[in-house]
Amino acid sequence: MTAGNSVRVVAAGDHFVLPSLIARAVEHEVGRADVRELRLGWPLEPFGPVAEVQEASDAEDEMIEALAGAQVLVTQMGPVTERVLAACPDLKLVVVCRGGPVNVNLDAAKRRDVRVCFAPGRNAAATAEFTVGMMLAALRRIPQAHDPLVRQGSWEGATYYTYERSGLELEDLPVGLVGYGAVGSRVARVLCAFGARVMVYDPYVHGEIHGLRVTSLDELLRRSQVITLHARLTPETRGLIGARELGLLPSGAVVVNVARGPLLDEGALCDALESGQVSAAALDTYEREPLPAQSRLLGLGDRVVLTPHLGGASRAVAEKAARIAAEEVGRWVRGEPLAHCLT
Ligand SMILES: NC(=O)C1=CN([C@@H]2O[C@H](COP(=O)(O)OP(=O)(O)OC[C@H]3O[C@@H](n4cnc5c(N)ncnc54)[C@H](O)[C@@H]3O)[C@@H](O)[C@H]2O)C=CC1
Ligand SMILES: O=C(O)C(=O)COP(=O)(O)O
Repeated sequence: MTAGNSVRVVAAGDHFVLPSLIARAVEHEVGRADVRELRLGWPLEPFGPVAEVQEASDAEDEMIEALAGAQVLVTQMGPVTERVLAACPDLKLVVVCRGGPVNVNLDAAKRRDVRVCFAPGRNAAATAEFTVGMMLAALRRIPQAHDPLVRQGSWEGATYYTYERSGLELEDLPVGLVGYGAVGSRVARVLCAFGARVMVYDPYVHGEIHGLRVTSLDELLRRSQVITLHARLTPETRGLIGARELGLLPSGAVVVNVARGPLLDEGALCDALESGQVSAAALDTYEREPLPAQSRLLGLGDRVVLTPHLGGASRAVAEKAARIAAEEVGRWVRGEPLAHCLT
């Protein structure tokens, strides 16, 4: 941008990222910023890709109107489609406050020389902590004990927690991590603190990592009493864990998925839960979201702990996202190399 001018920024928060937080972070970072806060007033599928945004939608119209004259857009889910980019020739930088700029048409942005950045890792701590919570919930049957036993004035804990039902502790337990990125590496750190025997499979991570055992997927599956998935969903990882893979686990293993539903063949998981090959599953993400009412998972009683895709949602995430995005805007304003730019 031209030195001396004030940069015009639209801070478009929605769902989870607050426009006021973005605006404050950008003003703090840049100083000479004219920030317009925009609370997007339309519901979008929470983590849906841009393909799910209807062309010529109200959302696009709202974006186009708000972006008039702006050079920078900071957004979480606002659709930055071909039409929006064509209608906003002043726009030079788009920063998406999430793990990937899935709501931006990257090809269209490249053609117009618009830089597109994102905010990796903003929810890694939240997701890692939630994962360990889900693991403990499944291993120790915490949700099952909560309501029926105490809230209803009953004290059947002694009979509920028989030897067979009392569950496993993490200390000394072999736990396999599939994926060792921002979330997986944090989960590993916490599990090590519990004394779990942590193994890792990640084809893009080589050599010894932090003293952890790195294995092939099959070896990890054969040895793990618990597996937890932390790969990104790509064509390569879709269906990574199916019937064959679940069959390699020791009988009665536990499966945790706080990553993406389609990493796991849900039908095969239900079969494995029904047969006892898998004794429990803790899931935050599903093949289809929201989970359909006829999902087999809902018929599996207390063998499953199910949460509605909220592993990455903590209060701190909105602030971290705003800060990471604002730092990127600051680099752009100062003409420095951008940290997480895809165009
Ligand atoms: N439930 C929730 O609310 C949230 C879910 N997530 C999901 O958690 C997962 C992990 O996120 P991050 O750690 O931020 O991603 P990341 O990109 O930092 O790490 C992903 C890791 O997966 C590895 N990987 C790639 N192909 C693989 C394969 N074939 N097998 C095993 N590993 C493979 C990569 O090398 C990388 O180390 C993603 O699926 C993400 O979408 C992230 C945040 C919140
Ligand atoms: O990954 C999730 O599930 C989230 O909570 C947010 O996703 P994102 O990293 O913003 O694409």
